[in-house]
Amino acid sequence: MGEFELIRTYFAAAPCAQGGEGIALGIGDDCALLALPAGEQLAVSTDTLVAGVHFADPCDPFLLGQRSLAVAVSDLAAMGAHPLAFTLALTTPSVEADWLQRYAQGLNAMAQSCGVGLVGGDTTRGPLSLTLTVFGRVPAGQALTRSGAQPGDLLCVGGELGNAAGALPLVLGQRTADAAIAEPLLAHYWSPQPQLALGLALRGKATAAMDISDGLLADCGHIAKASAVRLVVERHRLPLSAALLAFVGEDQAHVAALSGGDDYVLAFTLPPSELAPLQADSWPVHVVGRVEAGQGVTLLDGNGQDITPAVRGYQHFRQTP
Ligand SMILES: Nc1ncnc2c1ncn2[C@@H]1O[C@H](COP(=O)(O)OP(=O)(O)OP(=O)(O)O)[C@@H](O)[C@H]1O
Ligand SMILES: Cc1ncc(C[n+]2csc(CCOP(=O)(O)O)c2C)c(N)n1
Ligand SMILES: [Mg+2]
Repeated sequence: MGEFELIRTYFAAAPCAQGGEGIALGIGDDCALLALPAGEQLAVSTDTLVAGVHFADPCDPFLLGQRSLAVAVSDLAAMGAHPLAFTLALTTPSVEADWLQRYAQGLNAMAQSCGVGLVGGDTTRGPLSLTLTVFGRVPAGQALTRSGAQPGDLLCVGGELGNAAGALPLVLGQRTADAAIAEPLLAHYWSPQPQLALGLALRGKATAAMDISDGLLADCGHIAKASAVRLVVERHRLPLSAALLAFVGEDQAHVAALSGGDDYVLAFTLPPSELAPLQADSWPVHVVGRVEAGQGVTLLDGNGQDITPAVRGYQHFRQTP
């Protein structure tokens, strides 16, 4: 099977490639065309996933299809954008019909659940990697950026932290666990759920937001820098799952939640008056700290002692001392 038959069979024919809101022209021409309502801005983000770096290889291609789109769409959630479309650049060493079929099915499942259409991409031969670019729309001036956090705001997250990082030894086949522990952890690694509805609910309320991909401390550092404030994280407030605690114990659960990454949960800052209404409407909002004047990120233990670690999160090309 050649390049064009592959594209036609597995991607152009997929249910998620049959158009949708805002898609004026999809797969098949030199560009796709997206239509935006008047007064809306286009939100654009791209993510590359490399075999052995971002996901275990070999792995279940259906799960990879889900995960590759979820991590990309998570950036739209973080901006409070409404999802529209995505492109897929696939580099693969060979054409394996079954692999491609199941990858496309996983991609399609996540596309349907997020409401995005596949509008184009690129297909090349080489070591397995996937680059997904996502497009969303947001009313002009209403996107949630990293730069508006104010001293006095609460620092919040949209769900449990550390589950995906805790799953890594299971993913890599280094450890095993009972299904009651393994299943919820693996679900967070393979099928993160972009917090799109929460992102929309935070528009006009959160002063800054982002999604946690590298780890809470590292990613809070980006908000702190962009907003020129200090973020204080209180370790005893971290939302940790029973499965994570049972699998790795409290100390390692803290490490996973603070600097493991792969959470794809929103982190955001909120004026205190906005908290109760959001919680009353059952939005998953967990206060994990606060915003102060100053700079950087500080981690406090339950006694208020500064226990900020040197390593804050995942970084490609990190220099080892
Ligand atoms: N090679 C590049 N050229 C131009 N801009 C880049 C490049 N790499 C990253 N960026 C930009 O730098 C900023 C930070 O990138 P980063 O990848 O950390 O953000 P992110 O997408 O939220 O994180 P993650 O990739 O972990 O989801 C983003 O605005 C991103 O678009
Ligand atoms: C097999 C395997 N080993 C390690 C990890 C951990 N990991 C890799 S990249 C990354 C940060 C996000 O990437 P980026 O910043 O490029 O978006 C994290 C937490 C993984 N997911 N799979
Ligand atoms: Mg992000």
